[in-house]
Amino acid sequence: MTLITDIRLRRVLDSRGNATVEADVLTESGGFGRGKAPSGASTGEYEAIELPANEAIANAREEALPRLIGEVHAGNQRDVDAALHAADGTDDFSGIGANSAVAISMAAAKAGADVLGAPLYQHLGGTFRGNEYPTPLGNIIGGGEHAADATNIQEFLAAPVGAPSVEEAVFANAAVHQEVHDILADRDLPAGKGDEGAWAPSVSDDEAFEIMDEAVEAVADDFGFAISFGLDVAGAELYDDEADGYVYDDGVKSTEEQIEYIAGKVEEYDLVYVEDPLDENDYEAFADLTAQVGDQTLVCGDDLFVTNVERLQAGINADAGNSILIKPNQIGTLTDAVDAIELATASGYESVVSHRSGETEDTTIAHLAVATDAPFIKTGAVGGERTAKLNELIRIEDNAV
Ligand SMILES: C=C(OP(=O)(O)O)C(=O)O
Ligand SMILES: [Mg+2]
Repeated sequence: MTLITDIRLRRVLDSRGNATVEADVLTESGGFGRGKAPSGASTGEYEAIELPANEAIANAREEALPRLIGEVHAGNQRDVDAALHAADGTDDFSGIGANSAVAISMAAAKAGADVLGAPLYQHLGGTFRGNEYPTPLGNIIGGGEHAADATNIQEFLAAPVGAPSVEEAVFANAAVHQEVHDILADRDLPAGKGDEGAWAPSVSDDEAFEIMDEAVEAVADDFGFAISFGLDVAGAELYDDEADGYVYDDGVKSTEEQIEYIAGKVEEYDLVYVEDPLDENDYEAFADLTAQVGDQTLVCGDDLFVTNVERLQAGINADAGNSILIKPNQIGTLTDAVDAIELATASGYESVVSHRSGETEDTTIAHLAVATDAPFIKTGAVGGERTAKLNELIRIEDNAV
């Protein structure tokens, strides 16, 4: 039986050394699941609210646990997540904290899978899910809110679109990461790493484009399959109301100039993926760019959609973007994340399941991506909290979970 008999919550460390929420869910027949909340740095204005870990834990103990323990079956994910919403009582999880909510939601899903003796992706996706594996987007060079004194664009992402397997794709991204290290060393550009393990050199965005291009070509030659690249511009972080435009080190671009700039880079480098190229409030500009380049690249909304079905529906109505980033902690539960994926799929939008810049060893998003047939997963290229998900994908592909 998957009736929840106990939930334990505790404070643990995330990859930035900040406190986050860990949840254990136990069931009547001995099922066990553990989930940990990640945390963003370039958070969207419309995301569900993360509370300080202590506060989130105290509030969830008081409000959520009595509605779950002895009341709800861990195998019924929609019931678990509805109880979390009812306990919270707000529309942005500011009551119990999206960090408590997502940790419990993920822990319950794992406990449900444990009772069934099935891997989590099978429990979430069912036996009739598709047979595709996501292509990992690997963060190779980065700056923005994730590293000081580096590129203005937040993420330059390797995309091994021609890889014959997840395993090959994961190793290709790691090789691109190493290749960029070597190119930087050749150019006498020592670089530390940003929050997600990407190199954070003090170079212009134009130089980062050149280095990425050179690196993916070299590794594609070695591996024998196509590797493209893409971006997370994190446009909302660059946009400044007062400047009335996108503030780069070398000047301010108006919205029209920003659209032209990104469209130009898509053409020049055959980018396969462009996330948040524009501000999170500008559906119209997203629609303009999508009309120009949407047939050749994914124009993905992260801060624009925040994994929220209402914001996604507004985007669909406006033809803004053609894909959505899925971050369970941005909306608070797995049910809400899956609802967003289902709406996206029904509307011809692609889903890209994603980590956060502050992460943990939790591997739920690897299973979610496989369960929902997401074409891409964005979960870094190197670093323990990133390889936790990448190695889990390799195991899933190898039927070893
Ligand atoms: C992963 C990202 O960063 P953060 O978690 O800081 O929002 C992102 O912007 O896509
Ligand atoms: Mg983003």
